[in-house]
Amino acid sequence: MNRPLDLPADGAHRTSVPAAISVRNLTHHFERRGEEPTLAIDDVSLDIAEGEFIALVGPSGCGKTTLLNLVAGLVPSQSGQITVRGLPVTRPSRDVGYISARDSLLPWRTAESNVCYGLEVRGVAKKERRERARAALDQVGLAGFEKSYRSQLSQGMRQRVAIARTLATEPELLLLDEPFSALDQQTKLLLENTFIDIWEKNHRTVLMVTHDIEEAVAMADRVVMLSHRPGHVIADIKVDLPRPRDAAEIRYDPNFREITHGVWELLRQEIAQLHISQI
Ligand SMILES: Nc1ncnc2c1ncn2[C@@H]1O[C@H](COP(=O)(O)OP(=O)(O)OP(=O)(O)O)[C@@H](O)[C@H]1O
Repeated sequence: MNRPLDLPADGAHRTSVPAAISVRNLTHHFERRGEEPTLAIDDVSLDIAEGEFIALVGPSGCGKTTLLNLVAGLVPSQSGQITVRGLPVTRPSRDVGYISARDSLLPWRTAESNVCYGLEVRGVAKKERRERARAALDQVGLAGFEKSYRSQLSQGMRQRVAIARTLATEPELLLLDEPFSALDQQTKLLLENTFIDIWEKNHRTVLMVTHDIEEAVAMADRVVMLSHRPGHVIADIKVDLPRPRDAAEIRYDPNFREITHGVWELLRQEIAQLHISQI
């Protein structure tokens, strides 16, 4: 089978467009009291162009979330460089939105008020806050639920509110940590589609961690795979599928199946190597 690996595996995606996110020779370890430090990622380099949608995959524990948190500025970097739009990352930035698997909505606030929260923090005037919150809720298909509290919303609706809350702040960059993993299959597909629709309209730069290979291929422009821990980039796979995409329909495309199969094969080999190295 022709593997769709037409980009360099060192992660340095060569392009003339300036990188929205640039990671160079990033290495990170966690100190553990009384034990050897854990080397989580090792010499990772990765360029993400403005407006690109990248899915980051790899075996469990390979350092995907660590890499995301380093790019978000939530974890200080120890070795190597990370720049966002040419500026070194030293702390979390308001231009960067972060969505995780857990919705983290404030239960005493309505959906609208939750979406307004990020705008309040940014000092946006009340009238504009309300307008932007309503527009964002409308975008994620929640018009009519503005006054609902978290307890009155399904898991999928809560995650929609969380996405709206981030979108309302209009971040230049979106970092997603398994954003749909806590949802049932049907809700997941619907929400993937909502997100693809929004992304195809605004083309924000996206870096999304996922365990779901089909989700990665259905949504992203490139799938970047990390090795088992310590994670380094072992493949950078271009997803040459047409847009606009429908997360459900695209799964019937023969090219989707070929790319997904290629990614699975690589992941399978990587996991097999991990088991051999542990024997
Ligand atoms: N705060 C921490 N302290 C110590 N070790 C940590 C810490 N955070 C992560 N690690 C270790 O770093 C490695 C990478 O963890 P990370 O959560 O980034 O992996 P992951 O690829 O996102 O995992 P998964 O796919 O299972 O969510 C793991 O071995 C983990 O135990």
